[in-house]
Amino acid sequence: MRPALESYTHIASGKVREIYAIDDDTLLMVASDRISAYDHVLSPVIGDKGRILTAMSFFWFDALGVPNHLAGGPEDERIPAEAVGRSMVVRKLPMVPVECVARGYLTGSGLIDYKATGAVCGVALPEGLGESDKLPEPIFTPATKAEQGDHDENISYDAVAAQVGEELASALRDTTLDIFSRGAQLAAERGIILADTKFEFGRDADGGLVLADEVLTPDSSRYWETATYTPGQVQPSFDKQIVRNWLTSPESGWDKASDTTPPPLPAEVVDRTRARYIEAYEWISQKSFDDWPGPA
Ligand SMILES: Nc1ncnc(-c2cnn(Cc3cccc(F)c3)c2)c1Cl
Repeated sequence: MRPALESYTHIASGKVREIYAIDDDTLLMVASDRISAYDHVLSPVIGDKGRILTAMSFFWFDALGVPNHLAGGPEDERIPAEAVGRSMVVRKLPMVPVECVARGYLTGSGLIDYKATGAVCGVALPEGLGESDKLPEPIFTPATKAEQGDHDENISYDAVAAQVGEELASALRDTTLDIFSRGAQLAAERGIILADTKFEFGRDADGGLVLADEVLTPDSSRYWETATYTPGQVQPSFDKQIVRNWLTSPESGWDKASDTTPPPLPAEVVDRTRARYIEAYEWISQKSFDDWPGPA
């Protein structure tokens, strides 16, 4: 008999995820079907989004083969029935208070930093780069963990070293770039550009780095379709562009500069977005989402 979710202590909330304490050493990370865009959590939910992105994290933890925080499988008996397939039972770890971002392409806040300083997080780049250009090699561009609702703030490697020490900062950079490069390589072989990603690490008893949180999902990474990649312009988000296009079209009647709550998404936009998430999972994992556990 599976426990009720209410029997666990709620610990933290993200925009689209929750963490509960199972016991002193174990957490339950639950992904919801909520989707956010333009800093708003939208309505309605995207059916199965939590299960699809959880399936992606499980795939990547297995494919990357580095020490990670998983403490059980997708059908672990400690997972409440309502959350099977969209939850991870994980070891509770002391977390490193740094968002470990790797970038293989120049876009978003990285491009803004580059245009202002010629560098991203103090990492100097060649002149003449523009929107969505591929970087000569992936770079480590750490950020502070912002409170929910605020944007993370890009910080330099030296600021990380001042905060956590040179040895750990160096390990964070090397590990982040190694894992990103291996993930980006596998994705590229399967038709997806992982433009950038954000990792979170915990520490094991020996001080070693343990890959934690979600990993290489479209919520923690920019997923672009290789076939449509065109440097010099903003790339369509593999998973969220359908939503973004509708929200910014006259049809929605919404003005993203107004900071008003976006209108509910039409069923057709919801359905196409669900299909894109399943497509991303099946392309990357080469598995069928039909085989992933969870309430029908
Ligand atoms: N294995 C771990 N041990 C200790 N702490 C964490 C941990 C804490 N916070 N976050 C990020 C987060 C915030 C809100 C909702 C989420 F689902 C996730 C991850 C983990 Cl993964």
